[in-house]
Amino acid sequence: MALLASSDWRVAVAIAEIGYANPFLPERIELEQEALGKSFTHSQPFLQYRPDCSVSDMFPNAPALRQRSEQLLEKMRGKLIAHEPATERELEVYENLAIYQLYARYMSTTLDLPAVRFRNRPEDDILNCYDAFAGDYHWFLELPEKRLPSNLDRDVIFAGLFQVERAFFHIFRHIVGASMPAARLRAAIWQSIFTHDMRRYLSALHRFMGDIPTLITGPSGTGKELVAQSIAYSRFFEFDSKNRRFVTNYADCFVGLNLTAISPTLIESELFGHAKGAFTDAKTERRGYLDESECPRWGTVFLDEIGDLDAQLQVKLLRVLQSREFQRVGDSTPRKFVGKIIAATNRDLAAEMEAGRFREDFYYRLCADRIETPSLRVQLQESPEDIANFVRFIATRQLPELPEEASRLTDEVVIWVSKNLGKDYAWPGNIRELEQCVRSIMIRGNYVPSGRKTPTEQAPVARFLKSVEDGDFSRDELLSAYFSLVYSRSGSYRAAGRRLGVDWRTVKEIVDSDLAREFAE
Ligand SMILES: Nc1ncnc2c1ncn2[C@@H]1O[C@H](COP(=O)(O)OP(=O)(O)OP(=O)(O)O)[C@@H](O)[C@H]1O
Repeated sequence: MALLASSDWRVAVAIAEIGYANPFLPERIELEQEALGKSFTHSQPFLQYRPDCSVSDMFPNAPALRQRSEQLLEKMRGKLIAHEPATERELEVYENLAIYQLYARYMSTTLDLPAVRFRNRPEDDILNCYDAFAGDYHWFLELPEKRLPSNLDRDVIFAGLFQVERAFFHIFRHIVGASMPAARLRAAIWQSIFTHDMRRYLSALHRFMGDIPTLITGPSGTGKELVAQSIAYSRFFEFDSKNRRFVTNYADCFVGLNLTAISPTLIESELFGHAKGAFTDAKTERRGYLDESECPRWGTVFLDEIGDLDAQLQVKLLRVLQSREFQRVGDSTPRKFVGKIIAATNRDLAAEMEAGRFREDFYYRLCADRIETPSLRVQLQESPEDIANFVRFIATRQLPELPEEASRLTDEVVIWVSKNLGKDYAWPGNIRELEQCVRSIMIRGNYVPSGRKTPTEQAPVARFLKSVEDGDFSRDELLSAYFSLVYSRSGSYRAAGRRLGVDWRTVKEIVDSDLAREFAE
């Protein structure tokens, strides 16, 4: 006899999958639909943060899934306790359902995580939920005379649940965008943290993920540093259940270094440290960012602009990636780097390797886990209305205490951009440029892209075309501007008359000679 009837079993399998699925891919929503059938509420094709929506609008199916998983779990547990026989697959689904249920019970739904959740102080109520959690763990996962397939350790699950919560917060709240490239970026970050197999991650891999560097590539201003922070802040931190603390305060585990902002000699001593007297200014010894005291096991060093790194330093860093060893400048003692490296560049590394500026062996040590950030243009091509989402996100961050002002600013910017830059504007500076645009419109009511002229300074032909597009001309103005344009291109009233199919005297009468001169320049 099976533990569940076939209709319940299908639901249990789907919910068990949800617990381990990548939450940012459309498959996750499909699983929710499969689990809830007719009671499923349609909202978005994939999960995305919408500052204008409530939590319950963004996750409309969460309460029903939690309730359903609880019912199924209790049903299965009752039979297992009564020693009814169960297959390995049934035990696996039961275990996964239990983990889903724990997650649903203990994950914060406020989406305001860092403020309340991660001060990491034993007196914070939030960590005291460990006792309740331990009670639930015992109830669901420590069954008398039954060993569950992956038999995950209680503290690992607790730490894992908090890690999922942190990762979800950092990806969901910070990486905005309703296009498929934005969804794929969120999913790729999730995978970089948890791999594609969450079960294997929780049972074994979480201890080793720091050994694998991550390489983030993409155009400037597309969020490479943001992605690096999301990964670093979402790493697995062990939970010390005796002292009710995580091993670290998560805000202390990220160090970013822009390699183009420091000279090669300084980079070396910043990264590796130096001995006293190693060079003229080395009055005392100094620990580098790779030192264990600066970057412990759960820490991350972010190397921005890795494509610009000097060849000698590439060799030294390659050694760190290969053997985790380094030496301070002026000191031969071998030291160990124990944290994680994330590197980023906006250069085309294939071209850099071809030109001999970037070492192949260094590249291949970096590229196993690679994430590409999409340009704003690519995102807007697929989802033009996303400009409003990005602007709303930026305006809300700019005016956090003033939601109505932020909303007004959003409308103002969206209208301004559509009128003055148009939907084909390429946003060469990507989201960073859009941020400048929002601020500039807030301050000056206007934004001038670098290398571009303001609308009033635009080339006369572009201004003419824009006015046509906006429908700004009266009939006579349009006629005069168009006659002036044709006259400026034809060189004489007679030639313009032939082109326009009117007498040359009519052309002369209608042409605005100042405008014709501007068109001719
Ligand atoms: N997908 C995104 N969602 C929300 N904000 C974003 C996104 N991408 C970038 N930003 C914002 O744009 C700004 C620039 O991002 P960031 O510095 O991470 O870009 P970058 O790719 O590292 O740039 P560079 O190559 O110049 O170092 C930041 O303020 C960041 O918060």
